[in-house]
Formats: sequence, structure tokens, C-alpha cells
Amino acid sequence: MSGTDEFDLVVLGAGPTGENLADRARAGGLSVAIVERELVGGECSYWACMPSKALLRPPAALREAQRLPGARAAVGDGLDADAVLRRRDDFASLWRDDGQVAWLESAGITLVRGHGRLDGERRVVVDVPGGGRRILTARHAVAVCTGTGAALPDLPGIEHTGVWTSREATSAPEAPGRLAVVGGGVVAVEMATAWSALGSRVTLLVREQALLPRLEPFAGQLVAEALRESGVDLRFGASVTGLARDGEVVLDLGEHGELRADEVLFATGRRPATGDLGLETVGLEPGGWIEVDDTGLAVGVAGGWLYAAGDVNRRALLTHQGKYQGRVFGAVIADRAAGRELDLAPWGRSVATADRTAVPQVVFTDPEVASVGLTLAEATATGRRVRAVDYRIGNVAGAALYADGYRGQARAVIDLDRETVVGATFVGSAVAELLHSATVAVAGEVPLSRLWHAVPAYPTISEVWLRLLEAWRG
Ligand SMILES: Cc1cc2nc3c(=O)[nH]c(=O)nc-3n(C[C@H](O)[C@H](O)[C@H](O)COP(=O)(O)OP(=O)(O)OC[C@H]3O[C@@H](n4cnc5c(N)ncnc54)[C@H](O)[C@@H]3O)c2cc1C
Ligand SMILES: NC(=O)c1ccc[n+]([C@@H]2O[C@H](COP(=O)([O-])OP(=O)(O)OC[C@H]3O[C@@H](n4cnc5c(N)ncnc54)[C@H](O)[C@@H]3O)[C@@H](O)[C@H]2O)c1
Repeated sequence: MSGTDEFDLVVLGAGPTGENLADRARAGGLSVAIVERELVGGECSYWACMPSKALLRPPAALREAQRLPGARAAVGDGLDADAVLRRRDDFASLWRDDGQVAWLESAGITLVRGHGRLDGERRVVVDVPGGGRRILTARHAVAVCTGTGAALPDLPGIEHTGVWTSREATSAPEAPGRLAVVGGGVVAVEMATAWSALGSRVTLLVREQALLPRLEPFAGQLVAEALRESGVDLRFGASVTGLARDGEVVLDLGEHGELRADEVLFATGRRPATGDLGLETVGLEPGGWIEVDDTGLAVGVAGGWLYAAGDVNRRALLTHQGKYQGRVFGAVIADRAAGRELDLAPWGRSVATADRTAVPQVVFTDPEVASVGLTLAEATATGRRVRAVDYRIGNVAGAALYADGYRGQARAVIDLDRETVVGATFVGSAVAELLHSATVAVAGEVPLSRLWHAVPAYPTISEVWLRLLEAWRG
């Protein structure tokens, strides 16, 4: 079967980014087709954010109750792992996308199932399930929102070993007895936390000397301390040099000997899903990240018709940031098609300014890590005159009430010339919900003189804001 269809916009990939971009372009008056080769909803819904957070939330709730005399006795110390896994399955919609397909229909977006490839300017060829091709042409634009897959290191034996990537780590039906995790980034620490709580004996193998290297150093230190206390065997400076499976997995750790485990998760970063996307037909390098300007236009492609949004452009590999780009770029595509004027000033409606200076992220470990904007090191590297102010969150009345022995740390990075907050990091229980206050301060460039008037309620953990301001004033 083959056919040609014309739409104003063709979107490749129906993850959270593609869905939002298609929705905003449709709302702006365009006809939109979206091409998806797997499940509508993308990585986030089925093998990333949703199932991982569903695995992490029950152990977090249990730990919180265990830290409170009176509640501790009521919850005991066990976790019902089967119930956690069943709830995870529900949050992954049992790996079915009917709900999201219905949403696409309600939004008036045409779904084309199959693997899509660019075929020159404003043309997409889709290999449809069951054979055959469908050709889509775009009157105005094509948006690549194809996301990423797990990046595996090039190790002897890896292709025959049956290793876990983030997909297996978020969808496994039961906890392996022994789980080795390779990597020290967000996926590694979240999944080590989850599977350790679900009953696996976890060994975390970190090539570097610290966890979460892109965040403030105290974040990785506090998470490392807590992982060790929860029984994770955390090894820094450990590199896997080869591996094999003989019933169990045998990891060669070079001079550090070998490690045996039932499964091994490689949480070693992401690679863009652009290897088989026809990028060579539009003058871009297959397999590479697609660099874009602040309106989403691909750099190096003439004619102003190719956009890329979400993970695939490498600006910020986070669902909320992909959705933000989807909202901004989808509206830009509709505005350009209609000849409407754009608002290109920093923080204008047509540019994704926040990607550069105000990206929030929560790492759902115990303790949680919530951060936004620049770390002290990043801010210093930009040439700004900055100063960090720090405070122990456990000294705030709200935190002491929240949990006995509350451990946590907060830092605000202050721009000394503008007297605004350019970055903030909170580590501790329940800090995730505190983060948006910092995001508003950073994105809004709220002067410190005004933040004094943003009074945190007593006794909440958010009083840490007051303590940070006091630390700044001295
Ligand atoms: C374990 C894990 C946990 C995470 N947790 C969080 C979290 O808590 N919070 C957070 O913000 N982020 C989290 N992330 C990151 C988040 O998953 C990504 O940032 C997000 O999924 C990116 O969305 P996207 O739409 O750009 O890409 P994706 O979600 O990867 O979607 C891309 C879609 O394109 C489709 N596709 C690819 N190529 C083609 C093609 N040629 N033709 C047709 N379709 C194609 C794919 O099938 C997929 O459906 C996590 C990531 C991992 C791995
Ligand atoms: N809660 C969240 O927001 C959340 C959760 C999970 C993932 N994510 C997103 O997904 C992205 C990917 O996460 P990730 O943890 O896979 O990547 P990452 O880039 O954060 O971390 C990768 C880690 O693997 C290590 N590594 C790389 N190659 C290696 C090798 N050959 N041997 C040993 N170690 C190696 C790196 O040093 C690093 O510590 C992140 O950028 C993050 O934004 C977000």
C-alpha cells in the first residue's frame, strides 16, 4: 500500500514533545500529522518518567513514615514489592497507548503509525506496519521529535550478554536478586534506589569519583551517603572492561577483579534517535544531535522548514523541557505559516529562553535533589560575579517537624551585580515540591530585595528561603 498525503505540519515522534508541539500547531490553525513507530506517549510514559517514579514513590512513602515515631509502628519495615510493581504497570498504562491515541483524535491530529524518515525538503516517507509506504508532504514544516535511546559503551561481549537498559530497569516484572548498575548519573541513582528498596542487592559501579556530576557537589555526596546506608555497595573509580553471561552476568572490572550479578543495568547516557531518519537527505549527519536556534529551527538546513524539539536537540533531556519547547515551537510554526509576527526578545513567546538559564530538575532519590538554573561552577564559568549561600535544611522548624533527623542542604547562587538568584539546589525529603518557587525566582529574575517580601509560611520547609536570604545579608 502507498499513498501521498499533504499536511501543513508533519511531526516525527509522538513522545511528550511531539504531542505538545502538534497540539500547539493545531491550535494555531494548522493541519497536523504525527508519525509514531512504537507507542504514542513516547519513552516518558512507558519506560522512563512514569514507571520509574511509580517504582520510587512507595519506598519513599514508607521511609518517611519510618522516620516518624507513632507512624513507624503502624507501617512496619516491609514493602509489598508485588503491589508496587502492579501499580507501576498501571502507571505505564500496561504498555498500551489507547488513552493517548484518543487524546490525539480529540485534538484533531492525524496519527500515522510506522517508522518515518526524511526524504528531502518537507517530505517524509513512512514504513507502515504490515508493509508498504506512505508519503507525507508538509506545506510548511517538519518537526523531528524522535527522542533518544540508551547509549551503551563499546565493550567486548556486551551485545551477547543481554544487559538491562533504562527500558528493562523500568519495566522488569520482578526484582533480580543481585543487580549491578553501571553509571553515576540520574538513571543510575534513581534505579539503584528503586531496586534496592524492592529487594535487589545492588552494586553501583561509578567510573568517576562522584555521583550526579552535573549538579552541585553536595547533592551527589548526600545521595551517596544515603545509598550506602540503605545497603547499596557503591564503588567509585570502577570501570567495566568486559562482560559475559554464564547463567549469571560476569563483569570484568580490570584491576578490581570481577563482579557477578543476575542482571546488569547500563545507565551510561543517551544517544539521539536519528540514525535511521534520512538526515543525510537534508544535509545533516545521521546519528547526530540536531542543533536548533531558540525558535526550534534546525541549524544548517536551508529554507526554514525543519524543526527539532525535545531530547533530540540536546538542549535539556527532560520531559517538561521538551513539552515547553513543543509549546513554543508549535506556536512559532503556526505563526510563521500564517505570517504572524514573532516575539523574539529573550523571554518572548516565540523563543525557548528558559532552556538556557532556568531548567528545573528533580532526582527522585532519598534524599530528593531539586535544582534549577546554574550551579556555582556553571555560573562562575559564564564570567558572572557570583556568590553561593548555603543552609542546612534540617535547622528549619518545618523540616524538623517533617521528619526526625531530617538531613538536607540548600544552596542559592546569587548574581552579585544584578542581585538575583541564578541557581538553586535543595537536597532533602519533600524538596521536589519546593522547586517551583526557585524556578519562578530564577526565570522571573526576581530581585533579592523583593524576595524578602515573599514570606514563607511557618512552619514549612520553604522557610529555608528566609534562611538563605539571611545568610546572604550576613
Ligand atoms: C529511566 C528514565 C527516567 C526519566 N525520568 C524523567 C523524569 O522523572 N522527569 C523528566 O522530566 N524526564 C525524565 N526522563 C527523561 C525523559 O524521558 C525524556 O526527556 C523525554 O521522554 C523526552 O521526550 P521526547 O518526546 O523528546 O522523546 P521520547 O519520549 O523519546 O519520544 C520520542 C518518540 O519518537 C518515536 N520515534 C523515534 N524515531 C521515530 C521514527 N523514525 N519514526 C517514528 N517515530 C519515531 C519513538 O518511538 C518515541 O515514541 C527520564 C529518562 C529515563 C531514561
Ligand atoms: N528525574 C529526572 O529528571 C530524570 C531521571 C532519569 C533520567 N533523566 C534524564 O535522562 C538523561 C539520561 O540519564 P542518564 O543517567 O542515562 O545519563 P547521564 O548523562 O546523566 O549519566 C550517565 C552516566 O554514565 C557514566 N558513563 C558514561 N559512559 C560510561 C562508560 N562507558 N562506563 C561507565 N560509566 C559511563 C557517566 O559518567 C555518567 O555518570 C539525563 O540527562 C536526565 O536529564 C531525568
